[in-house]
Amino acid sequence: MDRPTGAVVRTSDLVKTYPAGRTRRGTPGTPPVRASDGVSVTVHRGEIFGLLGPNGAGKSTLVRQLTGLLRPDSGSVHVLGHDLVRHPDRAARLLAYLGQESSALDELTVSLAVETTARLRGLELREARRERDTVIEELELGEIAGRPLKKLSGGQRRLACVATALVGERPLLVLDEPTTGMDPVARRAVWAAVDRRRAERGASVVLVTHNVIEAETVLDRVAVMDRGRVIACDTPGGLKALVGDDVRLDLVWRERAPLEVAEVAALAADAAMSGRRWTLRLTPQAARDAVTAVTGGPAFAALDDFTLATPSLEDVYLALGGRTEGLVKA
Ligand SMILES: Nc1ncnc2c1ncn2[C@@H]1O[C@H](COP(=O)(O)OP(=O)(O)OP(=O)(O)O)[C@@H](O)[C@H]1O
Repeated sequence: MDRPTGAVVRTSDLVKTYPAGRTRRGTPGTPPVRASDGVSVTVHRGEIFGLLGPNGAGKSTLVRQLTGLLRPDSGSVHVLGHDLVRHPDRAARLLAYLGQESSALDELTVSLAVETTARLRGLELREARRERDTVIEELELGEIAGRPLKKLSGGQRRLACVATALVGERPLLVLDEPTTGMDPVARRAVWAAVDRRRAERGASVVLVTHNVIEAETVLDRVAVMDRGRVIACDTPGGLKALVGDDVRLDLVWRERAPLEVAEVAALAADAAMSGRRWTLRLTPQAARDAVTAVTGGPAFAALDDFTLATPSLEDVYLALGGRTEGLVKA
C-alpha cells in the first residue's frame, strides 16, 4: 500500500533500567532490570505496527515510554513531532492508550465510560454521544452498555476498554494486548474497528502482542523484542524470508519416540522436544524424506500425528535466537 512516509512515532536509543529491589537486612534484593536496552523504532502514518516477544521482553516498558507515562533514563521519543520526554503532558492530545490494566472507569457503565472518555478528549456532548453510540454498535456492546464495568466478565470489560480507546479520534492508538480474554467474535470486531480507524481516518496503531497468529494476520510491520532489545523489525513476510525456504515438521509420538529406528535417531539431534512433540526446521527435501521415513517404516506405529507447515513468525523468532516461553500460538 502507498503510504506517506511521515513518522508518527520515532524513538531513538531508549534506555530504561528499573532499579534494584530493596534489601531487608540479610536478604538479597532483586537485581536491577534493563527493560529497554537501546530501543530505536519508527512507526509510519497509517501503519499497524506490532511489538512481539515473550513475557518480560520489554514491550510494555517501551509503550509506556512512548505514551509519556514512563520517563526513559536516556534516549528520545517523538510522537507527531512532539518531544514526549520533555513534554509528556502532550501525549493525551496525540494518542489513546489502552494499558494492560485499566480499572479507572470500573464504577461506570459501559455507555458512560465511553461517553466520559470522549468528553475528556474534548468532544462536545452531542458529538461524544454520537461517537459513543457508533463505537458501541461497532463492537456489539449494545446488550451490556447499561452495566457497570466492574460487573462484566474479563473479556467483556476488555472490550469496553477498547471502546474507550477508540473514541475521540486520536491519530495514534497504542494498544497493549487489547484482545486478552476475548472470544473470537469479539476479537474480530476489535481488529475490524482498528483497521477501520486506519483505513478511513489514517490512524496509526502500535499493538503489543505475544500472540503469533494475531501478529501475522493484522500487522504491517513487527518489531521482535527480546530482553529489552529489538532483535528484528520487518513485515511479517520479510521476517519469514529470514528463515528461507525451510518448512516446519511437527511429529507427535504416541508414547515415546522409537529411537531404535535409525532415521528417527538421526532426526533427534535437530528436534526441539516438548513432551511427546518434536519440532524440526528442515529444507523441503529433508522434510519429505523425514515424512517418508516416519510414515512408511517401523516408526509409523509409534507416530500419533504429524504436520508440515510453512514458517511462522514463531519460527523466525526461534531462528533469531529468542526464547519461546510466553509466545502464545492460539
Ligand atoms: N515496575 C517495575 N519494577 C521493576 N521491574 C520491572 C517493572 N516493570 C517491569 N519490570 C521488569 O522489566 C522487564 C520488562 O517488563 P515488561 O513488562 O516491559 O515486559 P513485557 O514484554 O511487556 O512482558 P509481558 O508480555 O509479560 O507483558 C521484566 O523483566 C520485568 O520483570
